[in-house]
Amino acid sequence: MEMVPSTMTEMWTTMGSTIASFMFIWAIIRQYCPYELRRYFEKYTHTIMTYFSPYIKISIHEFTGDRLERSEAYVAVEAYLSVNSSKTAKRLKAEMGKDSNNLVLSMDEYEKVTDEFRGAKVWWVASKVVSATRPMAYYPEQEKRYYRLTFHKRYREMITGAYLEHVVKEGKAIKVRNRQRKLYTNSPGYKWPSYKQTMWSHIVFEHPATFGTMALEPDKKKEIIEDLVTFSESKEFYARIGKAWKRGYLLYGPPGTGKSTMIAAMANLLNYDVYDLELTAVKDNTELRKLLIETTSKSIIVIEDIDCSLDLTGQRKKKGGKAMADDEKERKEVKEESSNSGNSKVTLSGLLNFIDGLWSACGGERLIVFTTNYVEKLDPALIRRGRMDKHIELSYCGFEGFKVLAKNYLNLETHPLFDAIDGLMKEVKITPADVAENLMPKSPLDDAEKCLWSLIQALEEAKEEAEAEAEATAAKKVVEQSQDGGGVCSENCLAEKASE
Ligand SMILES: Nc1ncnc2c1ncn2[C@@H]1O[C@H](COP(=O)(O)OP(=O)(O)OP(=O)(O)O)[C@@H](O)[C@H]1O
Ligand SMILES: [Mg+2]
Repeated sequence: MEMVPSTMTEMWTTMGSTIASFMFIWAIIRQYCPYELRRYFEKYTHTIMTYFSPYIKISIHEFTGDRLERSEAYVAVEAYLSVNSSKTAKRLKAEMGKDSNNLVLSMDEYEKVTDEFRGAKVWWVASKVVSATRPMAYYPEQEKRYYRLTFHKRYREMITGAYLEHVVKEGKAIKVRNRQRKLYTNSPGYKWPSYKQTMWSHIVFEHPATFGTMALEPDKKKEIIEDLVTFSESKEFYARIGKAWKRGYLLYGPPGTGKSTMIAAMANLLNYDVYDLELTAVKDNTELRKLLIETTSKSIIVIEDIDCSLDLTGQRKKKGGKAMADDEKERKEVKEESSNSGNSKVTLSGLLNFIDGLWSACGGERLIVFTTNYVEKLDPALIRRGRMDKHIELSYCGFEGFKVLAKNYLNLETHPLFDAIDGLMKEVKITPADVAENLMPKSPLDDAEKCLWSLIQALEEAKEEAEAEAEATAAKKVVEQSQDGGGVCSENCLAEKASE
């Protein structure tokens, strides 16, 4: 019976001394062994430990191979964890986002957070290795950052499949939400230096317009929003039907009806960048193609006042039957013409290729928007469905539109003067831009009622003008009729007929 405790004691002593010896050897190795030997030892200890551990680890490194760009997977995980870890992690670091004005939070080094997915628990650790070798003595130590994901091996399939897919998808969506959007332009006569990679220059896009602030019939507004959202969520659909993921919008209507405002609202709704393409600044079709290739996904490519941009219809007619003239001939023609004048030599066929030819080859999620005041001037080929899939007419302001503007500008939902405005709006045409201008307080003392009276006055003036114009037109008609009939009418007789 005495044997047991003594055997136990011996066993513990032996184990204790083995561990102590192991620690001692390890300390000596750490102290005196060359780095290579140490790494070798560590590697094998690690292999043995991994063999017995039921956990699987996946590392996602910031830089892979010789690439100078951060790995896409690392960036997505970083974004995913920036949202998920900020709720649970105790040590966070705050950095100024590269593309934003805000501080971006992320897990601090060696911090560990837990995540759950379909009942499985996983652990993320932000870590780094410091490279032992330095290219030069005075170079700072190179740190290689990575995230390590740990999970139980029974979830292997789910974590390596669905979970990682979810992390990357979520992370990319967070990045898109947080990024600062840009407004790109191709400036006229801009000579980009050879070292500069892009033909577009950009500024931060910060237009405040939204569909909420747009004066538009509610049904029309709803239809446009649904169309845009459906487009942005239809990646799989476009892939399935074998169509490039793009959609064309033609916005037409008189000046001041909100075409440009709607483009900003579209960009804000979908979180897209805007490429404002100034066609008159594009040298030729080749340059147009280059510009297109440089646009990124999740963007709106805009050509404003397409009817004024180029004499597209004229150029097409000039070509006549040989509209499909080979490229070489076209380029020759263009060269000759460009030496005669400084104008853009983009042709209609170049623009059509821009819309659907090459376009299909450059990835997805792009909208192309044309605006015009004169839709009837455009060549039907340019705006046929398939190129410009949705034609949206923006017109004069209706009472519903006015109510939106009254809410935006004056914070009014109802007022006794609204009825008078409703009545006048049924009789005269006024653009949302004019309504907005009248509703804008002109001095700090202007109250809502004064602004509404200003609008009523403008509507009444417009009504009088319209009546005077109608009278003048009627009088002109009478003169024409009487001239056609051969009779000569006195001034009094004309006035009588016009009043009839
Ligand atoms: N539908 C609208 N809703 C809200 N504001 C509008 C609307 N239409 C015009 N506005 C106001 O009028 C101003 C001019 O509108 P916008 O530039 O969008 O007109 P446009 O149709 O593009 O005109 P143009 O044909 O001359 O380019 C905008 O700054 C905006 O404040
Ligand atoms: Mg405009």
